[in-house]
Amino acid sequence: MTVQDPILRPSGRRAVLIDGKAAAEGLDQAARAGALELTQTLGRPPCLAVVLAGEDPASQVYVRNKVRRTESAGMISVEHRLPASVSQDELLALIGRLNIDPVVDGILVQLPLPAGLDAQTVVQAIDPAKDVDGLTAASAGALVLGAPGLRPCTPAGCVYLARQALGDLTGRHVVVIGRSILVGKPAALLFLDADCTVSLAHSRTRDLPALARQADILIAAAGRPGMVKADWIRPGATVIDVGINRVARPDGSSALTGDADYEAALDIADFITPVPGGVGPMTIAMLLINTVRACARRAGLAIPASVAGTGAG
Ligand SMILES: Nc1nc2c(c(=O)[nH]1)N[C@@H](CN(C=O)c1ccc(C(=O)N[C@@H](CCC(=O)O)C(=O)O)cc1)CN2
Repeated sequence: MTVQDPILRPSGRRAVLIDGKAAAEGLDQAARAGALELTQTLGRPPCLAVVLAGEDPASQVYVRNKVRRTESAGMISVEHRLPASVSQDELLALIGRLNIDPVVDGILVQLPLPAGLDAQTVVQAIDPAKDVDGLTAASAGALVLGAPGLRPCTPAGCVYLARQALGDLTGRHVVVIGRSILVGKPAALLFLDADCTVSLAHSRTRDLPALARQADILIAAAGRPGMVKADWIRPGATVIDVGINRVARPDGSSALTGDADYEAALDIADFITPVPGGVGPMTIAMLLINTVRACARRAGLAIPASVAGTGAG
């Protein structure tokens, strides 16, 4: 169970924190069991190649965590660090080599890429069978069609956490705020796949607060700290906060904050994901699950039972 103890409010109503860190640990264990099964069958562990171009500090932390968690799940992680000055052709050549390397099951290019590199072109060069980020046109097409495929990690994590809190999602009204390729668009499709009624909203949506107030499940993924105010949230709603914004404190230090006004939301929502410790850790957990899935599919094997029910497509 990864829904934390309830916080009691003066009103007596309770906001419950959805513990993404605990959920991610559970998924890491599922990936570990799946990786072990595949290692025994194939005689080699699943392998993830991670490509990092440039020196963006946050990306370096994420990549380090991806490598660490991949290895502690019993898989091989191959890291390719390139200077910010790498050319698009060099990057495409590396992806070409990884595409044909028989022991590489998953390829991930850490985003954002340094200025001058076109992320779309680079990501679309990845073999869809190895697209553990679920970002190629083939993966997006499979998601639209409801066909089997590798699903984007952060949105898959959002659906997983919503199910943890609410169980069956059928018929729930989900309002997704944000239309990025990484989160908003695929999240809308994944919730649709879970039989939800979905509204995909963005900065140009007319009367966004009124639409947000209709949500049973509100996905805040606009990348704007504190954008979702208390009066955007329907009492009893579930708020899944995808924002990871580093904001400066008056004393010169910095803090991570989400897209929702968290303190105010605690008094209104029934369930909420904290930042940090909510959706963020799920991104890497779903990456591990996708790597196990990609390895099994490439080998023509059944998806290991431990990861089959994780809702990642
Ligand atoms: N190729 C990709 N690039 C990026 C993705 C992605 O899914 N694929 N997502 C983000 C970054 N990201 C993974 O790459 C990521 C973001 C946040 C976390 C996380 O665990 N966050 C923690 C807080 C961490 C901190 O202190 O900074 C949390 O929210 O608790 C993991 C992975 C953009 N790029």
